[in-house]
Amino acid sequence: MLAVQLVDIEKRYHDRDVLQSICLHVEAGEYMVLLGESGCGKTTMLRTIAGLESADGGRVEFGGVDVSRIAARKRDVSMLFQRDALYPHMTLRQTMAFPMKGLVSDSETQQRIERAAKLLGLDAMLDRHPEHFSGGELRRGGLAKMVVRQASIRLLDEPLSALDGPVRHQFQQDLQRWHREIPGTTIHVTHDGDEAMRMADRVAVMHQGQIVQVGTPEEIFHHPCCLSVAKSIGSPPINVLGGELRQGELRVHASDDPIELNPAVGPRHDGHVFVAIRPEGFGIVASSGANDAIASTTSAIRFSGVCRSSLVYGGQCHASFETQNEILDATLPADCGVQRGDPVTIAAMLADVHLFDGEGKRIEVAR
Ligand SMILES: Nc1ncnc2c1ncn2[C@@H]1O[C@H](COP(=O)(O)OP(=O)(O)OP(=O)(O)O)[C@@H](O)[C@H]1O
Repeated sequence: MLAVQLVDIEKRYHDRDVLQSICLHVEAGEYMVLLGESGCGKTTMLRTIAGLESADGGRVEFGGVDVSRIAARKRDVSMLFQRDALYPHMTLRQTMAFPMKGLVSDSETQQRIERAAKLLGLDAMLDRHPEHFSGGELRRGGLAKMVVRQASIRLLDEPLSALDGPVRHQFQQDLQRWHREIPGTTIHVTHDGDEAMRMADRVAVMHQGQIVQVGTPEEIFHHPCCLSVAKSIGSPPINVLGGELRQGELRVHASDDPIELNPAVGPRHDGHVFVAIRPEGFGIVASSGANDAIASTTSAIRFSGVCRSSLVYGGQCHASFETQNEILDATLPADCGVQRGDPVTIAAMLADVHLFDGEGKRIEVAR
């Protein structure tokens, strides 16, 4: 297995900076997910690692060796493309064998094909043409083609896109099993924050051609370094409200009362702020109030409003509340009893609130 190191990678298309000073270290054997909005440069980065694009600056290292000038076919890399296709005139076995010609013996190729097909549940499909495959089987066939290569570094470009429901879930499990059973360094590209959270050892979040944060899914979820990262992960998405910070006092738009922050948040941050609260960060303030943990503390931000929808599934109540022209999503205990039309006060403890300055950079608050 090989580590992948990107050092100050720059890429321009027609004078437009598509990748800017990209530095990333992917450990040998790690499953790294590159997460970012459409057009932020994810595919360009994968293609640069594969050697299908050459960078305008910086270098790519595999296992500490600079491979920037090594041709794609000579790099120890395989790539699953976004719209990878099986050859229509070949059986799956022939398609899998095709890129292996001259690399290993025919018997070794057949052994690898059998193993990959078994791993991905495609044994029965090996001698069929792709016209007989379902959408999920086509995707697994594309992966099988890649598995046979047994490259040290595996690049997956939006592998789960265009798959829905159980087929998507099944393919996600196939990918996890493959990464476990045939070890290698895997880099998986997606724009789907949930997918990143479920699959990654670590996530690298990209925004407009730059890597803005790298961390475990937990770090990214609980400690986003900026507003764009906070918004990129979580379902339902994080609630974002405007606010004002003055001399340590925080006023949040649509909330009931201002709250005092720790004095450590000084005038340096005075001005407009963004206040972000995950749906899981809210609790209900009981109407009796006094005995409720959230109601009894001063470091909670409260919002009084009306429940606009509530639905219990997956062991939780997914509700939305309207308060002073803002809609807030909250994920509450299944037995909270909140019904559509109920007047309710919800609150978030300061520990569950993320603050960002006017440019979207995180403001640390002592909690
Ligand atoms: N060969 C090319 N020539 C010119 N511009 C390109 C080329 N390839 C990509 N781009 C541009 O570079 C930017 C980044 O593209 P890229 O495909 O890397 O983004 P992405 O994050 O993978 O997007 P998506 O999630 O939509 O696939 C886009 O604005 C795209 O239009």
